[in-house]
Amino acid sequence: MKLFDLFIQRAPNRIFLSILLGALSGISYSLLIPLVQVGINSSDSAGSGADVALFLGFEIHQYKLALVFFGICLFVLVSRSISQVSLMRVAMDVTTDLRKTLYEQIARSPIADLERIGSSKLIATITTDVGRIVIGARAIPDLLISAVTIVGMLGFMAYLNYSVFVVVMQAIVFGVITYQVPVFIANKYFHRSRQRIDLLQEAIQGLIAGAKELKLDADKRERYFADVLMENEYAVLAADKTGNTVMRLAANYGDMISFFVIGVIAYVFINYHAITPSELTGVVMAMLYITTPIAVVIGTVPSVVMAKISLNKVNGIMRSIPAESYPARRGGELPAWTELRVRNLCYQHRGSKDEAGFQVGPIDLTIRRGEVTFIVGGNGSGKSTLSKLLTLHYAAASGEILFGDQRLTDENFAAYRQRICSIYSDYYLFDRLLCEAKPDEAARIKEYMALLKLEGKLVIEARQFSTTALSDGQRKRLALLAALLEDKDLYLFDEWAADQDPSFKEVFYRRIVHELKARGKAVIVISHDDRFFDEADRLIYMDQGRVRESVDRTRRAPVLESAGNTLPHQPSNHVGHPAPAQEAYAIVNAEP
Ligand SMILES: Nc1ncnc2c1ncn2[C@@H]1O[C@H](COP(=O)(O)OP(=O)(O)OP(=O)(O)O)[C@@H](O)[C@H]1O
Repeated sequence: MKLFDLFIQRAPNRIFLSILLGALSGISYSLLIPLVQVGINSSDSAGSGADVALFLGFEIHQYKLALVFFGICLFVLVSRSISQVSLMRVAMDVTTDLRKTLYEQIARSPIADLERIGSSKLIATITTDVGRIVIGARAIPDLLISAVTIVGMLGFMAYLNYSVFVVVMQAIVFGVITYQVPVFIANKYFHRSRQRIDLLQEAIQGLIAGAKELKLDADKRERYFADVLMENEYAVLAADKTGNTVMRLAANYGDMISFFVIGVIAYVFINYHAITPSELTGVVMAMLYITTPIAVVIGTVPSVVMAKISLNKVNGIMRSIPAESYPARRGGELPAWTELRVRNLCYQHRGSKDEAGFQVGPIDLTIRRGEVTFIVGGNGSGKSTLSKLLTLHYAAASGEILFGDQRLTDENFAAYRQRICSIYSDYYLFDRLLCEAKPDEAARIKEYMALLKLEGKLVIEARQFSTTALSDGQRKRLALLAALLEDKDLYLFDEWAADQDPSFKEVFYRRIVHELKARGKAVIVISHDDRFFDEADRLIYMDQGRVRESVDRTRRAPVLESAGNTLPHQPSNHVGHPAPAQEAYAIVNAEP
């Protein structure tokens, strides 16, 4: 993706028109000085009274020329404005487009890649880079208009006196070449500053997310400020200061080149070449005239340089998060499934430089609808990793997943994923219901609000939560409410009950889980609550990324295909089953 391509792709016709008008305005702009010169020269040579007209009581000499002059002024005003406004508006559209592309890319990127990159880099790209790209790209029309003006004026000089033109060109070539040196140096510093912005963003997140820890300990806070936050802040500042200083000096140097040339022509050149006073005046006027376009060209270089750096960053991010290979949208209807079978499933986390990543698998297991499966095991045994494979968040390196008889493929991936609902321990609570609305939703909300004791804490109006500023337990109950309103085939809860008080643990394990089971859902619960292991139909013990033991504790319950509304509490039909759970868990759960 190139800087200007972004614009051309967005609105080719408008861009073409803007460039055309910009170029015409530049050409017209460069005609003004020759016109003034012609006017001055002809009023010198013509006798008084020639070509005079009255306008609003004012005498206008050379009125035809004056008419052309003011006509061109008007044309420059209009064409320049249309060119700039149109490009500015396209630039705004491009900003939104670019952000949208990034949002879509993030939404389409595999969870493992998002976990690897982290939110800081992504936020820095969306907030910093997109803005810089657009500022840089927006400078392009001015650059164009100024460049055309400079070319026009050089043409005028060539017409006036070719020798002067050669001197000016030599000066410009020298200026352009020498100007590249500071640009190169500044580029390096801007690049360095941009690298640090990612770390700074991460440090700012730490400042906000870790505010509680930092507030309690002044030494800790100061250390964090000095060693992390301000270290990055000052690094960005230092690099930006140097980059901008070099650029500023270069800009001043560039500005003065015109005057050096004027000086050389006025004091040196005239001693060696024949040039008439009117030619000299014309050349000096032209040189003075192009100081502004030169300043514009030089002034826009830093923003174009920054935009290029940012564009590289965006391209890098885009390349590093490849989109998932399967279509994002669900396909047609899927055959109903009763069993989710996993065969030889393997997954490996990305490791560090020195160590291989944690491996889960090979794993074989079966999850059934109308059954409750508990995945248990010690910390770091691979429960969450396995569950993310089951909820199709991680793509397995090998092995297969079958929904009923249908193998999971790229074609049906999105459709099966659509049938899954999960609440992970790092869940995000949206401020509204985003699931498809059902006719009985209001009644079910009322019922769940009462069951989860959320009444009086918030109201849900027009599917929007009046607040999400709740206790941790309440927030998780609200997330559960939103999940229960959905109608999915598979529900996964990763330590959902960990921060619930005993009464809500009871509600969750003994009621909600069974209610989902009675609705024919496959329910997977990751849990350390060994007190409730006897609620499981199937217990899967994880240890070091492998299923150490799988205990089937059920008479097969019939799968209820039609998902009814909230069913009355189904008392656990496993109570009283012999439960080897506690002892086995105690062994498995012992951290090494
Ligand atoms: N995003 C990740 N990138 C790299 N390695 C990871 C990642 N997530 C987890 N791991 C590694 O995988 C191992 C298993 O982690 P996982 O979260 O699956 O364990 P768990 O059984 O759910 O643990 P806990 O009970 O503490 O939640 C860990 O030892 C960790 O080092």
